Amino acid sequence: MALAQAIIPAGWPQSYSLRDGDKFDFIVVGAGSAGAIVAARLSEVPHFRVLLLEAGGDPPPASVAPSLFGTLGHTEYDWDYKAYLDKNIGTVHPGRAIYMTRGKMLGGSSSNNYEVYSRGVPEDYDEWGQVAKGWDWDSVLPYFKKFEGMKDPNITENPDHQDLHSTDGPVLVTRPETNSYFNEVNDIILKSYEEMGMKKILELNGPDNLGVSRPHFTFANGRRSSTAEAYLRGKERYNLKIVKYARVTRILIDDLTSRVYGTEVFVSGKKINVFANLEVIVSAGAIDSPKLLMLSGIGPREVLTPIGIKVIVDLPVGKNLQDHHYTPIVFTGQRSLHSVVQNLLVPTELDSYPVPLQSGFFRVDKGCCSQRPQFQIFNVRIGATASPIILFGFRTITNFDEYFSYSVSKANVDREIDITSVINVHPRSRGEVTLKSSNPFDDPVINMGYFRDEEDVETTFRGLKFMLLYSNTTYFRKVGGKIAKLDVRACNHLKWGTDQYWRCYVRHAVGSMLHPVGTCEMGPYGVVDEKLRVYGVSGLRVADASVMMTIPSGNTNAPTMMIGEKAADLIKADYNALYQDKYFI
Ligand SMILES: Cc1cc2nc3c(=O)[nH]c(=O)nc-3n(C[C@H](O)[C@H](O)[C@H](O)COP(=O)(O)OP(=O)(O)OC[C@H]3O[C@@H](n4cnc5c(N)ncnc54)[C@H](O)[C@@H]3O)c2cc1C
Repeated sequence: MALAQAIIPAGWPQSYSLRDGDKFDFIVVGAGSAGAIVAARLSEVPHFRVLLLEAGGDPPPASVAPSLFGTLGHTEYDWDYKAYLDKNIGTVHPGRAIYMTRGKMLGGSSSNNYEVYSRGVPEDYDEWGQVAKGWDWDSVLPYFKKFEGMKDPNITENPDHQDLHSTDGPVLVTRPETNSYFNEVNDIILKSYEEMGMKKILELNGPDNLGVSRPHFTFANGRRSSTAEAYLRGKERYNLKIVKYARVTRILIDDLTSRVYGTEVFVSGKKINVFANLEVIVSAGAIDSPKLLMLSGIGPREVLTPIGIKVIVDLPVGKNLQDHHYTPIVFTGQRSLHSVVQNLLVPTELDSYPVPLQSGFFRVDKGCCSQRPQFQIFNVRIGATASPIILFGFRTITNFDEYFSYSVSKANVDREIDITSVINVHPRSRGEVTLKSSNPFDDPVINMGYFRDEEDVETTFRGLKFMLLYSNTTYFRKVGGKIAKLDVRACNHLKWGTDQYWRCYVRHAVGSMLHPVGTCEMGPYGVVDEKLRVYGVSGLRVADASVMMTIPSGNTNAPTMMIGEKAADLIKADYNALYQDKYFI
């Protein structure tokens, strides 16, 4: 009943009926994690007329309900991209292709992501601040706090934590109490991690950067707190016009002055032009923002010229693609009817999280000076007999091949399993997004570039070796647990369990956390400056995950929302100065 109440579809903003030649002050492209925030915040200034163009429509009930995100892949709410891995990498994926799901609806990927709330650590942003003034931790923390509505009293009433958080931002963050079986599982697993030397910490966004915990989530009261929910639903403003099913295909740039003056957009299949008096802000995400810039003549000459796009500014658009890739390990636990209960309890958690989830950060290099995590882990416990769901999930959500997927599901036929993802959070390798053609309706070409730098194999291997120690913990030995032998065809010629085997495994059994960033990099050698203005043209900014120089230690939704908040302030500051000066006189 609570769930039914929560997913009532009402309240999404009306779509504005846009006409060819319409004029606004600002046009924001993409209503995702960053774009919805940029548009909503700009419209707080009563004399700004803001247009928000979004290629998708309203989030469906499966997005609003916190637990049904697994059903959104390959639907109309997903851009459903394929991303490719290099030769001899990730061969557990047929065609070396992984599914690069991206949200296509109001809220973008904040409407279909897995809702884990993790901001990364201060050192991540201090690194940014060395390249781009104003992006160090002390400067960005107020923007993290601006969007955050922390509802967990364990955090808000704790003097060591409360200063790092805010209770009154629009994005609601909770860590709901789960059923007693889930609680028991969480305790067992976190205790086992402690035995391995990891510290149990109160939260992933607190003063301690290293340790394990149950994560917080961006949902509350049975509803996902996407940016569509937090900034757009029920918050209509006369000066903010939102157009759904509006796909922007080109940024309009004056040939003589290099000034951006609007966008070309397809609405209901019809191509029109709309104009921006002040600026266009591109917030189409780390895949579609570089695509749109390149289609408009902003990008690497070697990509644009061969496909007949005239180069307006030669910039490294689409390069510097970074992602968190994970290596899954499966531990088989006890064989008991008791663990089947967990699967039966899933329906009682539909307004919360569907599985017990534990997460944490750790280092294997114990240097004197850095507390910056080298690895993040996520672990989910699946009760016995969920094999068909596992088989389906591995095949359809991630595109693991039938051998690998079947070996995971086989491990779960009569035993509970822990699926642990080991993530090297600061990969050195870089991939790229390029274009297949000048046709805006063609998918971009996405090469993830995992393990192009050999050191990433070695680092990931060391993190994996550490996590294998889970199999030596008291609980695990007690239940007769084992590391599952998964079927990675490319490594079957090696002796299972040797270092050589695990290095091979790291290369081939890799998946994406779906955290692409960095393709319109901020910084002097990148695409945008520290105010997110695109070099070489005027009137154009990029504000989304693509501007990150380096990927933060944690998940990328919170950092992207921070970018949205800060971008809006940077823009307001520029035009308020003009307003006081001469522009609006
Ligand atoms: C399945 C999944 C699970 C994830 N899990 C987590 C998690 O648990 N925690 C976490 O922190 N992060 C997670 N992430 C990552 C996180 O959600 C993203 O990093 C973040 O949402 C990116 O925000 P963005 O604003 O850059 O792009 P998006 O939120 O993707 O927004 C881009 C928007 O632009 C629109 N758009 C694109 N092209 C056009 C165009 N030409 N015209 C008009 N509109 C356009 C899109 O439809 C979309 O609405 C996950 C991502 C996915 C996909």
